[in-house]
Amino acid sequence: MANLLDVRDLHVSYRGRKGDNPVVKGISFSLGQERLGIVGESGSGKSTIGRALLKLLPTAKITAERMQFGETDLLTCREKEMLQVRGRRMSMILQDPKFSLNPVHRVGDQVAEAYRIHSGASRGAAKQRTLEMLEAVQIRDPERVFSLYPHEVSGGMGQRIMIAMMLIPEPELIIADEPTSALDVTVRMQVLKILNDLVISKGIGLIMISHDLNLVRNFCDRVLVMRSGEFVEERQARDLKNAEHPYTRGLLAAQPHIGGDRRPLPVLSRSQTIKVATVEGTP
Ligand SMILES: Nc1ncnc2c1ncn2[C@@H]1O[C@H](COP(=O)(O)OP(=O)(O)OP(=O)(O)O)[C@@H](O)[C@H]1O
Repeated sequence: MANLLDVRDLHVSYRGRKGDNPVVKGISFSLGQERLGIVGESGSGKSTIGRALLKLLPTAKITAERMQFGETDLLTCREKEMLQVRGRRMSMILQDPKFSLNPVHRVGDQVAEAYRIHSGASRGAAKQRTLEMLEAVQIRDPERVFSLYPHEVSGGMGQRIMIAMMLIPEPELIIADEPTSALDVTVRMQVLKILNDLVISKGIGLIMISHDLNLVRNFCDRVLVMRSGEFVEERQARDLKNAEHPYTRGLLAAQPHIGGDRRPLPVLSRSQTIKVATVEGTP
């Protein structure tokens, strides 16, 4: 499988008043045209990896032995070249569209503008392409939705509009950071299907960042388990049940099972030992 992304020994630290705070501590991974899941507890550094790849961390210190994206060396490339990479070749879909859509512009104009900037297309051509993209993300009445403002669309529709905006320049790599956690189950399935179709039909690479182990193991080909800034385990998703690291095993044990015994769910402590919580499993 062709390597789209190759990251070696990536370190990221945020600068604070008391010195640097390391949050990503020497991680390495590569990605081809596949679905890679990065899973781990809140604060383990998952989103920081995505932002570091896009060089969207102005206050952080980023070092690595290698950060190669296709022909582009992300470590040395200048901001002018990064503008070409961001949005056009590498897109990031965030959890909440409210933070990404500008409230004072119609949603269709925002998607069309994203296309125009990267392609240089005329306004008419950009509108046409936007309508096609809105339809591709399963928006039934694209003409009507084109003219809506962000506050007039539901969360699920907003997320699909965001996805259309990120996909319209046909990126080679998509980083989806908790793309479905704010969505109800039906819309979540639709969004996952759209992303899945893209990997299969367009051959893109997808990094799915999540703390939902069940989602990641069912959706992705390969899973990296992250804890306190480090990868503690890498597995094919179908092989996750054979995980060896105590933290991964703890995560697996903490998943509720529908139809399983009513039993207290284990919770993970910081010291990686598994304690028993008072929460009951799903009957
Ligand atoms: N801009 C920032 N300045 C300083 N510290 C930050 C900044 N952004 C994140 N951090 C810290 O870096 C650590 C990793 O954050 P990050 O958002 O990457 O974690 P995460 O695994 O994605 O968590 P979540 O699942 O909650 O989004 C956290 O301790 C967080 O507080």
